[in-house]
Amino acid sequence: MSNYKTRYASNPQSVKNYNTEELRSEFLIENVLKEDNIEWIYSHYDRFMVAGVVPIKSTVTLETIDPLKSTYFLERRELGIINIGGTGAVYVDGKKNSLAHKEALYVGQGNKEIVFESEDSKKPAQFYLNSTPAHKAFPVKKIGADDVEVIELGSPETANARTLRKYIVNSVVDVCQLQMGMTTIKTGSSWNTMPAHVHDRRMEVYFYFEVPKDQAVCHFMGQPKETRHIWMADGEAVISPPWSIHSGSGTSSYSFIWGMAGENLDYGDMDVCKINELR
Ligand SMILES: O=C(O)C(=O)C[C@H](O)C(=O)CO
Ligand SMILES: [Zn+2]
Repeated sequence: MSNYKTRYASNPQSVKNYNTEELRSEFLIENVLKEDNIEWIYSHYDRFMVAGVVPIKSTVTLETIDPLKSTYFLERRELGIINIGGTGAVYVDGKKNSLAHKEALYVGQGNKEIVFESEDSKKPAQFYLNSTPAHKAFPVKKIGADDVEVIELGSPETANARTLRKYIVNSVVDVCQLQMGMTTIKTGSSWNTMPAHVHDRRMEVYFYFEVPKDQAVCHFMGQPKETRHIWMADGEAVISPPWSIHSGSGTSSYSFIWGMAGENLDYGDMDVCKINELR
């Protein structure tokens, strides 16, 4: 059986009093990508699950974990996978789905055996995984470069020029509630998700990657008038409660994968904060 760690939901009034260590232990997920092993973070925010697997020595099979009380992982769940490493494959009940760098796969409820494989162990695949509860079985779908919806956002003048790629959203693939995409900051810009927003209807998880080893991203969270920050390194993720902004500024350019779940499937459902009113 795969390992897991639980993260409970927090009240914003309590979070105001958290010190640096408490903020990090509640919201930061270090070393997301694990070699030959899946170690889930099971969040009580919308029962959202986060993991990353790098198959090197062997293939890795997705197993259920105790809190799901299911006979197999996807009995009542859906799964989104984005490969940020070398070419790999995901076998869904024996059917091979090849995933090149930055290709994604949606796997719906009811699929029993999921196996992850790298094509070349010297350039292994790096599969980032998000999973949410599901109520309906939608078909498996691969999302390649031509399927992704791309939007250019921000500008160099406001240091927030970035490319946002929507992979697993309801205009691209049928889903119950999971949404996933990738945002890349352009060279010279630093800010993601600025102007910041909240969406009390949905929680979100950001997974930062392509952060140079000696650089960092300062991730901003908290209620708009009570913000906090968490310094983050390459390969780390952060849980964003529904009541929190989720924005970041890097000391270099970087990318991140966003994943969301909750009340609706409208990507644009955001309550935007006025920049000069943030505190
Ligand atoms: O840079 C951005 O802006 C984002 O990536 C925003 C996220 O997609 C998001 O927060 C969606 O709610
Ligand atoms: Zn958001």
